[in-house]
Amino acid sequence: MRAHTTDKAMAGPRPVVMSGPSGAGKSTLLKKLLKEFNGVFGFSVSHTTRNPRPGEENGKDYHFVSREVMQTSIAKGEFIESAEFSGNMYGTSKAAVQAVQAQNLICILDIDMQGVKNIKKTDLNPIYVSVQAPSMDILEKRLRDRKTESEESLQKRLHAAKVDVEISKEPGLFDVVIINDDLEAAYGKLKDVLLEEIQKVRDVNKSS
Ligand SMILES: Nc1nc2c(ncn2[C@@H]2O[C@H](COP(=O)(O)OP(=O)(O)O)[C@@H](O)[C@H]2O)c(=O)[nH]1
Ligand SMILES: Nc1ncnc2c1ncn2[C@@H]1O[C@H](COP(=O)(O)OP(=O)(O)O)[C@@H](O)[C@H]1O
Repeated sequence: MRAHTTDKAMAGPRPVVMSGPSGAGKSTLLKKLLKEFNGVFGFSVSHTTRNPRPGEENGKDYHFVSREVMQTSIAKGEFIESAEFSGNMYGTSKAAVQAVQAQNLICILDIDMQGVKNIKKTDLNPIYVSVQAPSMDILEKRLRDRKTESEESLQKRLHAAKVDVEISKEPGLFDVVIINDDLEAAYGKLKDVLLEEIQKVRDVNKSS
């Protein structure tokens, strides 16, 4: 929907953008990464107007806010990007990214395709990773088995997924496309892609 400018103050290691259809396995993969590389990665906590799911924590998984609050913050220029997805607003605040970068951590952003396109217009310069399910049927099964969505929300997500799969094929849009079939294999591939950045952060932290 919109691209907002970022502050030059946002320095530090290269961030990582994880994108891909709802249900492809982004959260699962990034949670593994945050756990294994504690002190290397930090999660950019987005804002959303959707309701929290059981187990989700305000301020950890998302900042859960009303549409009014979110629109006001966007109007004040507090967001790097924001988008409408499946009937709700989502967005990355400047503060969310700065909080991670201030700790010299690799900032991970879990954002949709509109977010990817809008981040490309900023000076954030992340590594772009697309996570895809092996097929639409498997994606649908994983989303249903997750039991977080109503039928209506599920259909909206599957429709968005079809669009996502097509756009992801655009050459140069992503640095890597990971097919999340076997979870450990997909996680191994993700680590390979990020190895260089991980090493850089470890070297800096060792010498400081
Ligand atoms: N553009 C943008 N997309 C976001 C942001 N936060 C989350 N999303 C995306 O919004 C979509 C829906 O997220 P969510 O409701 O948590 O469902 P899930 O991805 O199925 O777990 C996913 O594609 C996320 O990547 C954000 O700050 N900006
Ligand atoms: N490789 C995999 N094989 C089987 N199930 C998976 C795999 N990766 C993720 N899942 C499951 O699929 C569902 C969707 O994964 P999730 O990480 O929530 O996706 P996303 O964050 O992209 O929406 C979850 O229930 C998760 O446990």
